[in-house]
Amino acid sequence: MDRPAKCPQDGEAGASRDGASVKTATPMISQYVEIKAANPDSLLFYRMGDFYELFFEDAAVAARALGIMLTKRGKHLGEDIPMCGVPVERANDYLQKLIALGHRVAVCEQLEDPAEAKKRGAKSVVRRDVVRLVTPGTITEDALLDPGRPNAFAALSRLRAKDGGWRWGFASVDISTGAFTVGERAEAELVSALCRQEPREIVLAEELSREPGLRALLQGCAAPLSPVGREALAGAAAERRLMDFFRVSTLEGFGALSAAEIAAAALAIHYVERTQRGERPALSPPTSLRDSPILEIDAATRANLEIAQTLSGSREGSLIEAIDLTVTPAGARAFAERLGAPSTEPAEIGARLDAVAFFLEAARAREGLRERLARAPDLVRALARLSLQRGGPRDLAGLAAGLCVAREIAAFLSSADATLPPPPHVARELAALAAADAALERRLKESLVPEPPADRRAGGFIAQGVDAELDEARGLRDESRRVVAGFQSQYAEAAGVRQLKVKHNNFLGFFVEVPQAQGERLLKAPLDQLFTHRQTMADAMRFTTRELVELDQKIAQASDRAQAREEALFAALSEEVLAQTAEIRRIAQAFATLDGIAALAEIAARRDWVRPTVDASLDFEIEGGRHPVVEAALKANGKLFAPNDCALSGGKIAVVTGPNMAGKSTFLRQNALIALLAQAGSYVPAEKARIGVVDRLFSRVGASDDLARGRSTFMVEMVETAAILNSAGPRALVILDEIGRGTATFDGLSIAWATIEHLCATNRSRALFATHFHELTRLAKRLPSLVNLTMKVSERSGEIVFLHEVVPGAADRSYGVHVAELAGLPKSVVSRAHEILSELEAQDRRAPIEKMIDDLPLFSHRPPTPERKDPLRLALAAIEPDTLTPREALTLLYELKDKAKL
Ligand SMILES: Nc1ncnc2c1ncn2[C@@H]1O[C@H](COP(=O)(O)OP(=O)(O)OP(=O)(O)O)[C@@H](O)[C@H]1O
Repeated sequence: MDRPAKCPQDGEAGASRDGASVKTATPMISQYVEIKAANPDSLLFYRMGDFYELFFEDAAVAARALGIMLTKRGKHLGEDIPMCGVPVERANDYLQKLIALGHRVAVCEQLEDPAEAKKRGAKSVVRRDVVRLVTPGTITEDALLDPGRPNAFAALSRLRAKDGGWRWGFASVDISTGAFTVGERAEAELVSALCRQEPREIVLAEELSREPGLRALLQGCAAPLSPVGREALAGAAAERRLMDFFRVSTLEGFGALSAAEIAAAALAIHYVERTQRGERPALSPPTSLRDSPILEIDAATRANLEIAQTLSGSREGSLIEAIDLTVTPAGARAFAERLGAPSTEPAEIGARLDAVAFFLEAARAREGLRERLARAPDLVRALARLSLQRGGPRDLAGLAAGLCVAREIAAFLSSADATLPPPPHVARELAALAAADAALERRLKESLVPEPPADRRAGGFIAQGVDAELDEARGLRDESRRVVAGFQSQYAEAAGVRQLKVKHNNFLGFFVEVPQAQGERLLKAPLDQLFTHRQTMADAMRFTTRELVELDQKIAQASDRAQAREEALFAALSEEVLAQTAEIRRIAQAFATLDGIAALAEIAARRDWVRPTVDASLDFEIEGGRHPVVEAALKANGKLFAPNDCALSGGKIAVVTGPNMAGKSTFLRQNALIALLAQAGSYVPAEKARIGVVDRLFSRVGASDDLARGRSTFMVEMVETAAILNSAGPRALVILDEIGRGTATFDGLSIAWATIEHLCATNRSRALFATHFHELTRLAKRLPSLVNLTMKVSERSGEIVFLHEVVPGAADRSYGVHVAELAGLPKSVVSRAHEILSELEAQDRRAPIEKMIDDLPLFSHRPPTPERKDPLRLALAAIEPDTLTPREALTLLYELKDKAKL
């Protein structure tokens, strides 16, 4: 790496970059060690001039992670000090790499000019301190953020509930957008609620972080844990911390927050303060997620349905990647959030669908809206940077552009397609846009040059004519520069040296440079009166003059004044913007919501999706359903997707059999995705869809399909199946794909069998169950809610064609050997497999398992008997209705209701 030569500083005289040894613990190293000790869990970026340096173990870690050279610098306690460094102007690139690898970085800056430190003595150290911790969940720089994804951290709290169990509070804070939500869950639901937020980091108490059970649970979120000490968690101080941060005297304005939610929110604020060191980001007040009932989708289901990423971890091939047609990063974030949190309220779902229907019909309005939105910058992220003093002139210009687009969209949509009044979900967003402050927009536009720089230190971003003081300082600076340029010809003539040039560098300021040969003349009288010799180079000599020095000072002063003035004007404009944080955030939210709705209308139009009916029934009737991702992939290869129906109304369980590769998994998942899309308020890939609202969605895949996640064990499969059997109810939709195949045939078959019985008798959920255990199809004869479906196969003269068509009935063969042949297994292996298969089939004909199924007693499975007698049941059993008077009956009813509350 190229490093400019640098004067020693910081009382480190004698220390050199090539590692010459210094005396034990220089003041600088002592300072380093002290700061590092206060930030033991972060890599310390220690500012030295134009570099951030890393020392000791940090240097080794960073050099390895970043692929940069590890050098050494002097000695500490007799040992070489390992060192590496990154240039300040490229620090973001390196930070990005380190954060992506899960590191945390403490950025330690020089808090004074080295000249100041020198005044205290030659050996004194420049004052330094950590100004910020950069962690995966707290970044704000555009360069470090993924524009289309949220970047939040979660904070967890655990409180003892009245019933003796634990209640978990969680808060999710995205500093880059200001979003702040809180929630409370029982332990069983914690991980699914947390994962929904896609946290980049999970903050929790140290002692919790050491609990192996919790660690294992949280692994589902795939985010690093950031433990914090006790001091962050003081109970009574929690409310105070929140009130102080939001500068309010009561939390009532935030709605009813539970103790667990307050504790988690306060921990989140503690972490914000700890990482941002004194800067106060513009966070919105915490909103509780309890108020909006959402379709529960646990972590395994989320992963399985490949909603935000595929099982192998890539975004490509996921549902969101395939259908997200938003045109702004904030819209993409809102879109993902919406798909991550489908509603369970038919009225809300209907209202969301009305909004999509509006933009589907009003094609011109949709097009115009999307065109304008594409010009809107990411307002919340600009706002967040400004609130943390990390913003630049380009953020201000972006805000002006955003306000302008807001008013444009409001005006455009009220004129376009005027025949259709916008439905409430659209109208309320338009009202927010119409309220954009035109005066602020004008002031920002008038104050800034047309294309201002991103970094305010670059200067020159305030337009001419805005501020008289700034104009004057700039005039003086520019005039002086012109005067200096004029000196060149004057000095060339006086010295009689045609090649004389006036140049500038940071060391000499303005100086005169002449070729070495002519330089000698300037050293002698009378020219030495005018020119003062400063430097002799290999082929040139450098001189200054009194006039140049004076002008240099004047220019420097004028530049400083101009810069200070510009900074002040920037601060004033930022303040004006930040005073409207809530309003601007509302506009940003309206952009994102409208972008999301228009994108759903766009995909419905492009892919021919239909409006689903979602009601309070227990129906599930899909006609001509398609898998949105598989269909798109097939289409890209010029192939057609075969649509399929699915009817599960009233708690039906469909057992789907069929050959490998025939489309069973696709069929199962497409129905889960259709339910998810419908409840998110989207049109769906089907010809017709009627869904009784689903409250929990479960999707599990047999163990061996799960290898990509590194969780290959049968145990995982069983743990996940247990979670379904223990918690799914009649409103749930359950997708089980080859459960039981991760073990020996008989064990697997028995487990699959018992699972189906339990689903029928106890859970009564609507369910799809794909299996290779064809024997299970016999259960349909005995369980009325079971239906058999199979994948149609056409077999002509040995040629097998999968039609991907789901039809009633059971498969009689797996065609596994056939698929193996297609996959290129050696011919000898394939023919041997055929031989073995024939033999096994012959044996099975002699002692068929199916027969055993017919022979086993129906429902040897019983719903679990409660261990403790249920008081409500006992009370009910004790009632003799015929002996009761109407009044007694009423009293009894009240008593029963009271009991039910326990
Ligand atoms: N309805 C469909 N129309 C067209 N092609 C389809 C359809 N369903 C599935 N396919 C194609 O068949 C391939 C295999 O589908 P899928 O993985 O669902 O099969 P499967 O029966 O679950 O196989 P296995 O039992 O081996 O897991 C898909 O990748 C897709 O290309």
